[in-house]
Amino acid sequence: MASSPTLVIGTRGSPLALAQAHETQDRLVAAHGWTVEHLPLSIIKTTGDAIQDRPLSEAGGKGLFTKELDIALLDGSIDLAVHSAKDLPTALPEGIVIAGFLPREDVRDAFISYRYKSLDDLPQGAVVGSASLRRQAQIRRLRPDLQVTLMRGNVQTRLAKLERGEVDATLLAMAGLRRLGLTDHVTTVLETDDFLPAVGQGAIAVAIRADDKRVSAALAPILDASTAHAPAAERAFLTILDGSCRTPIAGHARLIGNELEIRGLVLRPDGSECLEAIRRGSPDDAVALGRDAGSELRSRMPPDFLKS
Ligand SMILES: NCc1[nH]cc(CCC(=O)O)c1CC(=O)O
Repeated sequence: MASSPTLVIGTRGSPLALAQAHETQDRLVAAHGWTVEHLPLSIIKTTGDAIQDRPLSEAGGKGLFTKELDIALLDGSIDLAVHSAKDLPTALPEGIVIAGFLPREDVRDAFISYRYKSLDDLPQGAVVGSASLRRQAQIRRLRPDLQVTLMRGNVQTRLAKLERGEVDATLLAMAGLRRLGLTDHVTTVLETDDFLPAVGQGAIAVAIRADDKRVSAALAPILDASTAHAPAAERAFLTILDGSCRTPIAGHARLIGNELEIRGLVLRPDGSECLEAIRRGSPDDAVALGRDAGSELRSRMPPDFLKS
């Protein structure tokens, strides 16, 4: 095995997952001059892909998109797993680590409607579909008069539901739309000051076996050291807040000059209350800044916070 240049890339089979796996493959080809034959994709169906009828928060949470890929990593049938950082649980199984992140895409959410120009423009009672508790709570906070309904499925499925008029509008991540070449559908981009993204949004995380020096050396040239601090701070923030999928949590870190700023929110599910924490400091303290912001929110959250 050690002498073979072949690295098997594990991915889910959704169009977005495949686009992200191909991006990883292309970057490895460019960095090493390898051919794609040495970087085969292994497409793995996860439990999360199979469940379409209920919120994943009820079915068992984020690990549902990673479990089968984790097993394949640990049994050696794949050498790296490509994930949307947003969908990765904060705690990885023993023996698996995040090698790093690819250069981050646009972190913002997009408002998409074929009839209305923006969230503000939606008439009272209009229906907005989203499966994300974070988006649902922020929409309700901004527009308590709208109807927010559960809408699952991959990016294309959601756009099809919008087209059929099942909902008046939806929100999707700019990053996914860009990677799929679907930005023509975007009606307005929501700035992070108004609508905070999910922890890890726009970042692609590459998971490997913790002891696999061969794969970590191969990945080193394609991983983006300059943007790794932000997802690290965000994930530390989420870890403190337990990161259960039932909690509307948003968190975004960015470099401002030489400083890293993390902004985090927790919301009541009905949007009636929103707590915010902000920390700024050295990017080297990314994890501490994220934890600190998370601890502040955890201590400020009333015990009944997540019940309404
Ligand atoms: N939960 C699904 C998911 N996971 C990652 C992305 C988009 C890409 C990203 O945020 O990095 C999406 C779709 C969406 O939220 O619009």
